[in-house]
Amino acid sequence: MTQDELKKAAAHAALDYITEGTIVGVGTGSTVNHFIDALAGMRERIRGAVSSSEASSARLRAHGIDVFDLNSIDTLPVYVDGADEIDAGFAMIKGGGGALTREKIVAAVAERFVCICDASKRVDVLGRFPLPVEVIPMASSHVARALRRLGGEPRMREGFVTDNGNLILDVHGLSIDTPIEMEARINQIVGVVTNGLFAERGADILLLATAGGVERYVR
Ligand SMILES: O=C[C@H](O)[C@H](O)[C@H](O)COP(=O)(O)O
Repeated sequence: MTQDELKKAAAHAALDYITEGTIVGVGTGSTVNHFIDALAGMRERIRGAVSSSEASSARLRAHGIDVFDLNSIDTLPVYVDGADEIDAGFAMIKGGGGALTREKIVAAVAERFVCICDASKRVDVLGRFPLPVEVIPMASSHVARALRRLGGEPRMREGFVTDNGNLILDVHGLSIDTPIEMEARINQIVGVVTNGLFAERGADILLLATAGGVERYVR
């Protein structure tokens, strides 16, 4: 199976976690695109979605799925999203597509985070994938210096602006043994909006697509 076929298999498995009549939290990325396409098949049976990016909102609307403002809802039973890396404790690196901040906000509201991945995303230690950090533009040099002091090598994502009008520093060379502590330390740097470590609020369910089928893990 190709990596894209594995992503599609994980995405389809996530439909089992959608309750009819509810609003569904939807992430961002190529795996989630498969999920949105699959969700379209049950659009008459859900109320709609809240989305973590302009790209996902556009794809949802193109399928005729209503996209709600997050501020207009009180509860969100499930959030479905991919990851760039996920470890054994269900901590993740996210933000390869630059949507990390809105993803973290929607995930914070959701009761359950269902992570959909192909097996290549499963790692023992987070950090081989460069850690995305969203920064306020005027603070980018200051934040880069602070990230170097933490042992990383930040590189500006050239020509990229987030949906929030900010920049992304991709931090190479971090070996993240203690994800919760690292997430908090980076978020304390003035000028950081948030970073792509989802450790304090990790996934609750992992749907990991392998050549042998989709494996389901519950935290
Ligand atoms: O900003 C992007 C998100 O965090 C994605 O969930 C992550 O990058 C994984 O993307 P993909 O499903 O394309 O591998």
